[in-house]
Amino acid sequence: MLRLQVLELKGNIRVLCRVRPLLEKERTAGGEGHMPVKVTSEEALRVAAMDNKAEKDFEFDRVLAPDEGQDKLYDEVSALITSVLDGFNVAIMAYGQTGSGKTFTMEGPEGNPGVNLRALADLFKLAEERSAQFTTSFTASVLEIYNEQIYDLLVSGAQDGDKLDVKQGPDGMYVSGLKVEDVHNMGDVTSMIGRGKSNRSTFATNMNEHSSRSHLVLSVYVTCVSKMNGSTLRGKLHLIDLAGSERLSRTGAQGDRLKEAQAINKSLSALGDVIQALQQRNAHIPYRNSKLTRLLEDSLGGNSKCVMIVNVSPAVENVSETKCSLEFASRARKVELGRARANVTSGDFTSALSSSASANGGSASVTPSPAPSRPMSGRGTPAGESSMSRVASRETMNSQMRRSSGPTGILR
Ligand SMILES: Nc1ncnc2c1ncn2[C@@H]1O[C@H](COP(=O)(O)OP(=O)(O)OP(=O)(O)O)[C@@H](O)[C@H]1O
Repeated sequence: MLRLQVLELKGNIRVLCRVRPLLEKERTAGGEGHMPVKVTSEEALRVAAMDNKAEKDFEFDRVLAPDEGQDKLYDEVSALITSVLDGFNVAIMAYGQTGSGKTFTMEGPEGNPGVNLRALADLFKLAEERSAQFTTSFTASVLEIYNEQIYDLLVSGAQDGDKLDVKQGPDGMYVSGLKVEDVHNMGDVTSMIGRGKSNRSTFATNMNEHSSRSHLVLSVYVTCVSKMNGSTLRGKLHLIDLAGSERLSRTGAQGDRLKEAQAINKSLSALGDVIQALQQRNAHIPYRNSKLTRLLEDSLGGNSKCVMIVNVSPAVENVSETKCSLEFASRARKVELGRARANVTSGDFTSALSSSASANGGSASVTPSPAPSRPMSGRGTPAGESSMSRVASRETMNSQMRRSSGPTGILR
């Protein structure tokens, strides 16, 4: 019984903020000295007073300054990502206005990969490391949500987005009819992502505009079967590059463009509504209000772990959108998801996870110890916990997240 409790994680939406560098064109317009966004510590940033609005400080689980690279960002999410190998559902989503650095963060330019490729490489490596204990298999899919319709990017040619819908199955939410492919190594992954990109560009007349108006979801499904007792752990990882979060009034859209912008807004505002309902612990969480939130139902609710990376531009002209993004992300940070639980479909739960622990170098222990047992806590008030210990556990969580690089935060 004690062991089971230790293996549970209390989940919050962990929110990271990444401030991108000024672009060349922005530099000539204002220069570094005029940057209204300043990173003030590893967990805080300040947006300068502008347009009659006072300066404002924001705090997140981690704030990444413009000169912090892809490796630093990945360090912050790697422990959660690799916990899919222990049967958890994990979602990592990049939020922010167009041009704030979402695609840079998730996909990354050639030669400087972002979260997506680093995550897959990490998962393959760890699966190999624990191959004596587990048989691990990976499948993946790539989809796009555009105008509230789902497009399978692994299928070439014209598509009827109406055919794909999100359904609830025995293993959680899934998209019926979506192509899911086996992936065995990074070669498979890069070729799959390449096909996805090329299919995406065939139905986009203007790729830049299209990418900022659609949500791109790379999903990885992991099945780990224990060689010891046959227990099966199923984890799911959604890596999401969200559509640009800018407000409609700013886009100046009309006609079809306005309809499109409203559809984008619908899923982002539905995401906001879900976050608000979760934060207020409402009995009803409106997941069904958009394709995006429906798909994320089992990654945003209990039993799951979620990281939101809010990307912001430091440029003067973006300051009001920057504030909106930071306010949205601050609300997300208050959400408690409840305890994350592993998806174990058969066999003995504890021994499956124990063997996973020993596969992580044998140092992990399922003996309860206060800090590692609550790595995701800090904002909730579990019965009997003082505010001092809450602060302590948040700090523990943050430093642990930075240090930890393998599955799983809980078992290290
Ligand atoms: N951390 C970073 N370091 C260096 N350059 C960056 C960083 N983040 C973003 N950029 C650059 O800023 C520009 C905009 O970034 P990006 O295309 O990732 O934005 P986006 O939010 O994905 O926009 P869209 O919604 O249009 O897809 C790109 O030229 C990108 O290379």
